Amino acid sequence: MKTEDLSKVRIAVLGKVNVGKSALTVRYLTRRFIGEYRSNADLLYRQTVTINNSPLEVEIIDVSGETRDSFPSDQICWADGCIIVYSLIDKESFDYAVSTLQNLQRHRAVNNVPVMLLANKLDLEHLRQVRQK
Ligand SMILES: Nc1nc2c(ncn2[C@@H]2O[C@H](COP(=O)(O)OP(=O)(O)OP(=O)(O)O)[C@@H](O)[C@H]2O)c(=O)[nH]1
Repeated sequence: MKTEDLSKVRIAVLGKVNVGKSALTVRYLTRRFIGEYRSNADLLYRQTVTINNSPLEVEIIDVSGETRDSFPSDQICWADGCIIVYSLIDKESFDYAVSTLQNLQRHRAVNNVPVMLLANKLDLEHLRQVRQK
């Protein structure tokens, strides 16, 4: 988190198309799973939560996987933290997540943000393509 602005936290959600970035984001914000979303543009969500009796504004950018043909540097510079999502039924999405993580690590020299790797679609375990070690 940027120390000069403790009342706001900005999170970028990254990952290959169709891994469930929008579903996860909306589920976090509304506690509901909604099946289909527009996916050809980055979407910005904003919500105020209470942490330790203080309000905290959470901004989440859901970075579109569909229109992305280059590394989303602007979104990463903007963010205080990144979540890289892959789908456990899509091996390519895991490879994409690894390459995003590597790009991020290069980027972190100028922007030292915390990063979380998140496996989605756990309910589809029977279709798993990404093996557990
Ligand atoms: N079974 C299952 N389906 C999911 C889950 N999360 C998302 N989906 C489905 O996966 C598809 C893609 O979900 P989105 O949230 O649109 O994926 P996205 O990563 O935002 O896709 P882009 O915006 O196109 O990059 C939709 O049909 C969702 O209903 C999950 O946990 N389990």
